[in-house]
Amino acid sequence: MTKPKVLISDKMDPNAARIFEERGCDVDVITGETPEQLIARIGEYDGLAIRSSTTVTPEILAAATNLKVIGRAGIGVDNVDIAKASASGVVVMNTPFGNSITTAEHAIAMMLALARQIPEANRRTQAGEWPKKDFMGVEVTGKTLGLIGAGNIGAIVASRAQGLRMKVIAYDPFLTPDRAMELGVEKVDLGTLLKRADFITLHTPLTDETRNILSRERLEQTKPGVRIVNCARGGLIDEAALKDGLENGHIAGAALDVFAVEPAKDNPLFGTPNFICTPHLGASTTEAQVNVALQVAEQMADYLVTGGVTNALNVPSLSAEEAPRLKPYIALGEKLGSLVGQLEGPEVQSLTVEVSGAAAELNLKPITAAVLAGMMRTWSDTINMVNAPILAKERGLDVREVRHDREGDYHTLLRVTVKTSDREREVAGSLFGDSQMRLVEIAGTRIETDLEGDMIYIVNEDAPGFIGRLGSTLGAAGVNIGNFHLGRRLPDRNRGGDAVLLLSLDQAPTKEVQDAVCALEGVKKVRALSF
Ligand SMILES: NC(=O)c1ccc[n+]([C@@H]2O[C@H](COP(=O)([O-])OP(=O)(O)OC[C@H]3O[C@@H](n4cnc5c(N)ncnc54)[C@H](O)[C@@H]3O)[C@@H](O)[C@H]2O)c1
Ligand SMILES: O=C(O)[C@H](O)COP(=O)(O)O
Repeated sequence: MTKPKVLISDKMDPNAARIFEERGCDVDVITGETPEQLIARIGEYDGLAIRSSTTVTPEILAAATNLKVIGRAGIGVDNVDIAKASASGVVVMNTPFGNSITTAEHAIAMMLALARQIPEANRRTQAGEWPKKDFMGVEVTGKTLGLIGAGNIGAIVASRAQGLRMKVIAYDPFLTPDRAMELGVEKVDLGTLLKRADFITLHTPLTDETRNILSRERLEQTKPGVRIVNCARGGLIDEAALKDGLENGHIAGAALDVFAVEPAKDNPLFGTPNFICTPHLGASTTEAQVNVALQVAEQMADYLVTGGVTNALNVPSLSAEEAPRLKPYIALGEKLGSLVGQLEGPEVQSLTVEVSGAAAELNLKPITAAVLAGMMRTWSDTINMVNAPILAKERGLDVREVRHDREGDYHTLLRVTVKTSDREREVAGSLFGDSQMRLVEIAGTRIETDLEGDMIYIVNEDAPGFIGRLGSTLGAAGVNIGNFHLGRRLPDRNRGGDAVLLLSLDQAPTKEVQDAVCALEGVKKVRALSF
C-alpha cells in the first residue's frame, strides 16, 4: 500500500515530521513558497500541515486533487477557506489547546509592558539616555480588565489577571452564567465593557461577526486612558481609528501581536506614541510549538492512516478506536448507497439509514455520510464522506437515521430506504465474519451477494424457462456470468409474482445487451450496475 504523503508548508517544530514518519506517512517540509509554487506542488499530497503563513485559498484547493486533510498547528483557521475545503471533501483540523497558555501569557506580558512602557524605556536606556524622569507607569492591581471573548485563551488570561488582583469583566455572547461564575468573571454587554475597562484584551476568532468589533465608534466609547491588547486576530480592530485614539490621547496604549495585513511591514501604526507590537509571536514558545506540532501530526496521520477524526472543524469527530470498527460499515454503506443511487438516480428526495444488531452500537453519522457519498457519487464524482452531508443538505434531501437495538435475522444489519416523488426503494446489507459485506435484501427479496465489479439487476415475472432464455441471450452476446443470485419477492416467496436476479458479469453489459435482456418475455426492469 502506498503511504499517504504530507506537505508541511509553514515553519513547524521538527517533531511534526518525525511523528508523520513514525505513523506511516511520507513527509516533505517545504516552507516559504509563493501561492503559485504551492498550487504547482499541492496535487501530489494527501495532507497539508500549516500554521498561519500559508493561506489556503480556493485556487490552492482546486489544485489539491488528492488532498484529504488540512491540519493547522495552532488555533485560528481564518487562513483556510473552510467552506471550499468542505465542498472539496477536505477535512480541516486544528489543535485547539496546544498554544492557549502561551498566547494567554503573551497577552499578559503585553499588558504589563504597556502599563510600564517597558519597550520604550528599554530602547532609550540602551541608547544611553537614562530617561528615568520621562516614565510613569500604572499599576494593574485593582484595575478592571475587559475580556472580549472568554473561551480557552480568555479564560486563562482571566485567571492570570485575577492573580494580579485585577477585576475581570467579560463580553462573550456564548459565555453561560455558570461558566462566568466558575471563571470568577462578571459577564457584561459590550457597551458596559467599553465604558468600564481600564485594560481590554481580545480573544475571539476572526469571523463575520467579530471583524472590526473594536470599530472607530466603539473605540470612541472606551474609557479615557484605556489600554488595549490584541493577541487574537488583526481584523478585530480598526487600525486607523486606533492610531487616531493613541495620537489624541484618548487611548493610553495599545499592544498588538496581530495585524489586519501580515506580514505587517509598513503599518501606519508603527511609530505611534504608546504603541508596541510583536510579529504574531503569541504562540511562539518552545512548549507551545512542540505541543501543536505533535498534536497536528498525530491527528492528521490518524485520519490518513486509520480514518480517526479529532478536532475537525467541518466533520464530526471519530476516535482512532472507533474508526477501525466503523470501517467495514462505511464500506458497506458506500456500496448500498451506490446501489440505490444507480437504481434511482438523482430524483431521490429522502433517505433513511436504519441500523440494527451490532451496528446499532456505532456512531451513525459516518455511516450515513458513507451512504450519502456512495449514492451521490453515482451522479457526481467529486463527492466524498466529507462533502456528501453538506451537499445533501444543500439540495434539500431529507436524511433520517434510525437505530434499532434489537437484533433481527442478522447479527448486524444496515438498511437504506430512499424515496423519489413516486417510488420507495429499500436495500439492506450485513457483515459476515469481521468485514465481509453482503447485500441481503433488495426489492423486498432475500438475496445474498457481494456487490462487486459489473453486475446486472433484473426484475421479471417468475415463470419457467426464463433463466434459460436469459443465459442464451447473454451467451450469444459473449457475456460470461460470474455469479448468479435469484430470489422471490417477500412476503409470498413460494410461487408466482416477481423474481429478482442479480448477476455478476465478467464485463459491463452494453446497451444492446441490456436491450436484448429487456426484450425477453416477462422482463419488467433491467439495470446495469457497477461497483
Ligand atoms: N496571536 C497568536 O499567536 C494566537 C495564538 C492562538 C490563538 N490566537 C487567536 O485567538 C483566538 C481565540 O482563541 P481561543 O483558543 O480562546 O478560542 P476559543 O474558541 O476557545 O474562544 C473564542 C471565544 O470567542 C467567543 N466569541 C465568538 N464570537 C464572539 C463575539 N462576536 N463576541 C465576543 N466573543 C465571541 C466565543 O464564544 C469563544 O468563547 C483564536 O481564534 C485565534 O484567532 C492567536
Ligand atoms: O491561531 C493561532 O494558533 C496563532 O495565531 C498562532 O499562529 P502561528 O502558528 O502562525 O504562530
